[in-house]
Amino acid sequence: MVVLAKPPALDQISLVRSPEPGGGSPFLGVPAVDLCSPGAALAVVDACERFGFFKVVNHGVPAGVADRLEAEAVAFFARPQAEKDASGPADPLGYGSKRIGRNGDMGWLEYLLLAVDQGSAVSKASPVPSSSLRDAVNEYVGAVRGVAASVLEAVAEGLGVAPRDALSRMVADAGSDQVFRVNHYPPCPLLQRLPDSCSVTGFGEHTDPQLVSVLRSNGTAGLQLALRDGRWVPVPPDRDAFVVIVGDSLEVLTNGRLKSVRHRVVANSLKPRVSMIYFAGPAPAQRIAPLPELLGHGEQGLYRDFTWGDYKKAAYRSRLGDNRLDPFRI
Ligand SMILES: C=C1C[C@]23C[C@@]1(O)CC[C@H]2[C@@]12CC[C@H](O)[C@@](C)(C(=O)O1)[C@H]2[C@@H]3C(=O)O
Ligand SMILES: O=C(O)CCC(=O)C(=O)O
Ligand SMILES: [Fe+2]
Repeated sequence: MVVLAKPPALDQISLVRSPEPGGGSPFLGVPAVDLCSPGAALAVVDACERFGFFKVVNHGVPAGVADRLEAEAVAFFARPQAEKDASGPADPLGYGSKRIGRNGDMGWLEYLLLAVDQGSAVSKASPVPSSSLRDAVNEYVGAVRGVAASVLEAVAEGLGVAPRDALSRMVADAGSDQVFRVNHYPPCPLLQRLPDSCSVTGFGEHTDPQLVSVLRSNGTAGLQLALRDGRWVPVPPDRDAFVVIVGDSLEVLTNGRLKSVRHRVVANSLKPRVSMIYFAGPAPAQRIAPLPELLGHGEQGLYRDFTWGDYKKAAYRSRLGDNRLDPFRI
């Protein structure tokens, strides 16, 4: 009999059981949108309605900008543990290892979570380990927030909401709550001793609370998204594209026409995964309520009135996998 001795670090990290060996075959149907192409607005809305995610191709962000940040992040995560701990523990900002949030969620990863200010620079409140990493994050976020703004403009246009910046300005407004995260999932050798139908949780399943998230990863697989029928599918990694994920706030602003999408990351046995995610959130006082254009005559919104500040507070009291919108539904 083979006894699997689990290293203590894994004790509290749940295993994901996939019905298909290896977690299913890569999903080849990820919609790809060139935001500059004619018809982009309708393509974005179609993808968000059908899947809650899509990838942006031909985005114009120079590869060097992402590569430089990735190299800085890899160098930081390779530093001695004590040096990394000096930028933590994440509460919620800063360096975190295995613990996600404040309520007991664990994953096979380490990360840096940083707040971004109006000038798209890392805010003073965020502990950044080095000035070269800070510069690389600032350059990257400056570029990627433009992608998020174009996506939100495409959503407004595709849904017939005027003005075109009705959504994007929520993120551009003074005091908006933009967050940046870089995740490092080290290889997890234990996986080689687990049955094929098991994976180790890198980042547990959840929806993102903001309007949209813009994700870029290195060439290592691991991201999975839940299709509308509940099936989990692996998203093939693509260093040259951004994956856009619809968040809870956009679901509410569109009165449920676009729905946030559950996603998770599973650990890889051999290769490290590095992902960089920009979360486009509004100012704390921003009312999150269905846009009037999206309500038919006399139609009621599906959610009770709340502000981003209310929602964020509730999110930080929740567990990762909770359905955070449920308490806000009428
Ligand atoms: C368990 C948690 C971590 C999280 C805050 C929360 O209480 C629930 C939402 C989580 C999430 C998911 C998307 C982003 O990665 C994140 C930064 C966010 O805004 O909401 C994380 C939060 C976190 O890691 O602190
Ligand atoms: O690391 C990834 O690929 C996704 C992480 C994620 O979903 C998150 O940080 O909210
Ligand atoms: Fe996420």
